[in-house]
Amino acid sequence: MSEAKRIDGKARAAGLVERVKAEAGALEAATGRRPGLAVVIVGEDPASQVYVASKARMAEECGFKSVKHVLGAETPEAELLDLVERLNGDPTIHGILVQLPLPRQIDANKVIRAIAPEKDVDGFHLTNVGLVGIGDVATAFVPCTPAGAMILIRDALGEDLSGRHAVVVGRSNIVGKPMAQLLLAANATVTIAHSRTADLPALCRMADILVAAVGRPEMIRGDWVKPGAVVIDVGINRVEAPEKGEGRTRLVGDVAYAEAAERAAAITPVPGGVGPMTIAMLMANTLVSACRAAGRAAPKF
Ligand SMILES: NC(=O)C1=CN([C@@H]2O[C@H](COP(=O)(O)OP(=O)(O)OC[C@H]3O[C@@H](n4cnc5c(N)ncnc54)[C@H](OP(=O)(O)O)[C@@H]3O)[C@@H](O)[C@H]2O)C=CC1
Ligand SMILES: Nc1nc(=O)c2c([nH]1)NC[C@@H]1CN(c3ccc(C(=O)N[C@@H](CCC(=O)O)C(=O)O)cc3)C=[N+]21
Repeated sequence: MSEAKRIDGKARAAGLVERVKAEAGALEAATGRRPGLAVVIVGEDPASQVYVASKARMAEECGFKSVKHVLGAETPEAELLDLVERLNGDPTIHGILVQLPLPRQIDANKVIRAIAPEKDVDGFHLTNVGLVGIGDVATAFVPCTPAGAMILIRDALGEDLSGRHAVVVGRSNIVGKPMAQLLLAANATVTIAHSRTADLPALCRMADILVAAVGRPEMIRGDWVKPGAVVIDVGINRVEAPEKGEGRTRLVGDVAYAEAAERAAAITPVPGGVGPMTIAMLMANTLVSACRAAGRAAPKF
């Protein structure tokens, strides 16, 4: 088997962002309104700071209004709920993202439920989860990571996944579960695996589409991959990189890339795969929200 095609998520995301930018320009020209995205971060987790900064940067690049709220790590839940309420009522804000995880004193479910569903561009509110659950992915805000992964899968295999077996490793509410729903909506036959699954390597070897969303560096080895499979690596793991020098780190996925690439037909790298697609989909969702608020037809991504 020859080396897999490397799926360039970074380039695909850049193309999406160009479209969002053009559509945002058209919306502003027609209505005088700009899409607005509010990103809220509680505490100083350095990894979260990096993501939040790149989300804010991308929003500006798209011509959006971009506001960032940084709250102290000790912020009481009620204060965060107040902020969400204010953002819900602010007509210049169309998307609200509260960065997860949140500190212990704050109930994340309660915060997510407080976000107006029509501004929930993360797709985490029960209303959007429910819409995805019943297969109404056109009305829902679909969570950005699975939505971005799905675009890469469609590029590789087409719109209709009939007859294909997809294995999703991971069952979180933000990645694994919605990923499985989207694959099902596209007619794939879907298996969801998790930490209690028996003989995970054998199960993975049955996958025509293998999605890894585990959070364990390079756990999925080359010989877990069915020859010719499409492999989507959602994992983002920072590991030590002594080869780069003392104290240096690098990012790796949940899949051992080099090994897996010897068997897969196509595979996403980390970095440069699903990560940039996530941010692009956040921009797309925010644009869609702004179009709906202005009573205009929203583009499809
Ligand atoms: N690229 C992107 O844009 C994004 C990347 N990520 C990355 O994706 C990964 C997953 O994120 P997230 O879903 O939030 O993580 P969670 O920790 O919420 O979920 C991890 C899932 O993996 C399962 N799991 C853990 N260990 C094993 C194992 N040994 N074998 C099989 N399954 C296992 C868990 O099973 P169980 O339920 O049984 O505990 C759980 O369902 C992380 O690396 C994260 O950084 C996340 C969001 C966005
Ligand atoms: N409410 C909420 N919504 C989220 O969508 C959300 C969240 N909380 N909490 C954390 C996770 C993680 N996440 C990533 C987004 C982009 C990259 C990304 O762009 N990664 C680059 C590399 C970035 C780097 O170099 O550090 C890449 O893979 O190429 C990664 C991870 C969104 N998340």
